[in-house]
Amino acid sequence: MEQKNGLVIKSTGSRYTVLSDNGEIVVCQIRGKIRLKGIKSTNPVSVGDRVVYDDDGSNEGVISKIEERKNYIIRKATNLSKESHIIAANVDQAVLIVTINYPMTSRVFVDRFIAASEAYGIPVTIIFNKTDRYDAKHMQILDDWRNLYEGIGYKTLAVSAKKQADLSEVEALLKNKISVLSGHSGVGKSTLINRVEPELNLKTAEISAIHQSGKHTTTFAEMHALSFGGYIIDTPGIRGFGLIHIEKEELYHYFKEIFEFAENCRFNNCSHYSEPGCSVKEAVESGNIALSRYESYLSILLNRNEKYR
Ligand SMILES: Nc1nc2c(ncn2[C@@H]2O[C@H](COP(=O)(O)OP(=O)(O)OP(=O)(O)O)[C@@H](O)[C@H]2O)c(=O)[nH]1
Ligand SMILES: [Zn+2]
Repeated sequence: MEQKNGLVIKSTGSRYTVLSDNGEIVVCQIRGKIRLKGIKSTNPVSVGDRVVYDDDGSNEGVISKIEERKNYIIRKATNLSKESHIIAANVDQAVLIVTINYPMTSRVFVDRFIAASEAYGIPVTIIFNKTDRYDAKHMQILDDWRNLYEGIGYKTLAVSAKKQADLSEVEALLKNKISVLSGHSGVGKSTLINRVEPELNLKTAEISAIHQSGKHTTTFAEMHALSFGGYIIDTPGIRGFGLIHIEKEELYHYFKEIFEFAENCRFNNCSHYSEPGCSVKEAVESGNIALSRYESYLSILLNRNEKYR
């Protein structure tokens, strides 16, 4: 019996496909209890986990240890599903595909996604797609959005997955990283992946089919290896980070620029909503915090946008 280290690249609920550090693909099971401390979920192991497994030379390995995670995306228990579920672990970056039009991505959706990524401790990049379809007015909005998010400290790209000949900046972004890809339906996620990695074509369709059937949504997850290095995770439940629950008292921590101004607030437990003399509200009035970001903050704080998922 040999102990080996590897990366979980696929999970079907009871079986885990592990890529060992010396390049072997082994299907593994779990025996016994090997949960990480403090995390309760239906699945002890998820894609992105680094694991130790016992290899006795047969076709099947047995996972005996999960390494500490640097972060993980979890779907918290709801009325429908009683237990939490870990969707992905050790994610290097979240890439949000946004379109100014065809379809229009709402700002609250963008800001909610960013806040969720901040809560998970995952860096975000925004890719604006379909620039080939934008008129002058859309281009102006694109400029405004890019300036806003770059100003706060987020990397942005603007591309046309369909018309742009050279998409090497997207490739460079994804190279050697574990990325989750998100965005509204129809913004061009599949188109963009297929452009930088044509090999994935079939698999992307497969995932979509499972996504649509809604059948295996709770258990199936897969990371797609990129030929130039790195992985893409595109699984049901991750596309909009829709179901993340953020404690309302902590929400302002995840709006970076709001958090900065909140430090000067007179009140320790200020919600930055109705308190008089709140330094966040003053920063919004003086234009130091963008109104749209503040509106998103309030919208999430006051539960106005449960529809935006
Ligand atoms: N004009 C234009 N059309 C694009 C571009 N990127 C994608 N499309 C089109 O937009 C439509 C949706 O693209 P998809 O790649 O299927 O979008 P998706 O985000 O994967 O959608 P879901 O699978 O529903 O989540 C398709 O008709 C694409 O051809 C682009 O850069 N420009
Ligand atoms: Zn305040």
